[in-house]
This record gives sequence, structure tokens and C-alpha cells, in this order.
Amino acid sequence: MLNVEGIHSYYGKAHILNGLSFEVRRGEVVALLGRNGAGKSTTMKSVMQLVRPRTGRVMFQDDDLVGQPAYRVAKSGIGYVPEDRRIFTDLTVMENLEVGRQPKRKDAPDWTIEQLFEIFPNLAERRGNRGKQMSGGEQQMLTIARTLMGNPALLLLDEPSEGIAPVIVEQMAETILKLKAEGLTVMISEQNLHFARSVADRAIIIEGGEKKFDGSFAELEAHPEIRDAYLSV
Ligand SMILES: Nc1ncnc2c1ncn2[C@@H]1O[C@H](COP(=O)(O)OP(=O)(O)OP(=O)(O)O)[C@@H](O)[C@H]1O
Repeated sequence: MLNVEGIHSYYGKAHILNGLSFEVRRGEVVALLGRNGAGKSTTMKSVMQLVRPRTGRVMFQDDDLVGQPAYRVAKSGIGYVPEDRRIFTDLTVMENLEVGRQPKRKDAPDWTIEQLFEIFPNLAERRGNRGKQMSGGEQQMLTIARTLMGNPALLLLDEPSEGIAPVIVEQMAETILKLKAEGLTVMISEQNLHFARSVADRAIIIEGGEKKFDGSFAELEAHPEIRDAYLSV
């Protein structure tokens, strides 16, 4: 579904992604792992074209996204939830969800607000509340739910377990598994190996903008030296 092929991305002169290639297949949950500064967020931004790779291709359903405006990437079916939650604090939960509404798309789950309330019961209870009255974890859930209102075929979640209470982290894991059960393809970036293993089918480890490992969590467990070299656990 998504084929990233040899991308090089920069911030000014700083060379951040160094010929990175990987694939995300339809229906799987993939975890992009790596230490602080490894290039996980830059990878997601390079898929969304918020950072434009200077070379390489980002193939999404037979289309090269490189050079396309970010809004068109979103319209083509990739939902992106950045690290910093971006809800409208003065709008209610319902209004925030309405803002995200996009037409149906073939090949992608089609969400109604009621279906999203089944997956995010906390949001259902707080549907009339304004964004600013919600906890960090609830805001994180609302950002994801609003992104789903765009009916993406692929969802990119940048560090979904970061900065939220442990009980909400568990809910977040359950939520991602429910989305997978609905057939959504998901890529998460994570520093939390335990969380990643609880939701993802496969791990891709990057360091210094290069891929160092691509395989199952069982394979990763069989090679503790890889974990020790590239992950902080
Ligand atoms: N806007 C920017 N301008 C310049 N350098 C940046 C910018 N954003 C990130 N970087 C640098 O790019 C490198 C990769 O950062 P990136 O945010 O992709 O890492 P990450 O793996 O997502 O880590 P984190 O967990 O900190 O988000 C780091 O060295 C970082 O300092």
C-alpha cells in the first residue's frame, strides 16, 4: 500500500533521512521504532510531504507522493496525527469531529460519528464538552477520531502513547487494535517497545535516518543486541 523507496530528507543542510526504504502492506499495523532523534517524525512528515524528500519515491497506491502538496496527500487517503495534538480547543467534541469530515473513499473504512463513539466511548460521554476541558489523553483520542472522519486508508500516528497517563495508554492500545480489526492500515512511531509490541505486527527500527531492522517482534526478541543498540529500554 505504501512503498517508501530510498528517500533522503533534509532540514536545510542537515541530512536527516539517509536513503530510507520500507513498505507498509494493506491491513497491517507497523511500528516505526528508534531513539529520540532517530528520524521517526521526519519519516512521517516525509510521507505527508510536510518535509519534501530531495530524492527517492513515496509510492502510495501507485501514485508517487513526492512533490505533491500535503493537502492532496491527505485527500489521497493518508490520515496523519502529529505528536502535538491539534484539536480546536474552543469547539466541542462533536464540532471537532465534523471539521474532519471528508467524503467516502473506496478501499477505506467509512466512519460515522456513532461508530467512532463506539470505538472511543470517552468521547461519546463528552460529546458536548469543549476541547480545552479535556485531558491530554482525551485530546489525543479526539485527534485520532477526527482524522478518521476523513476516512483514510492508511493512518499515521506519531508517538500515540507519549505524554498520556498509563491507563489511557492501555486504552490507546485497545483502540489501535479495534481500528486494525476494522481493516485499517496503521503505522505508528514509538519509543515504547512494550506498547509497540502490544499493537503492531511488525517493527521497523531506524537510527540516524537509516533502517537497521525490519521484522517481527519475535525476531527482534531473538536478537537482543539489536534492541540494545537502537532502542532505549
Ligand atoms: N525543524 C527541524 N529543523 C532542524 N532539525 C530538525 C527539525 N526537526 C527535527 N530535526 C532534527 O532531525 C533529527 C530527527 O528528528 P525526528 O523528530 O524525526 O526524530 P524522532 O525519531 O521522531 O525523535 P522524537 O522522538 O524526538 O520525535 C533530529 O536530529 C532533530 O534534531
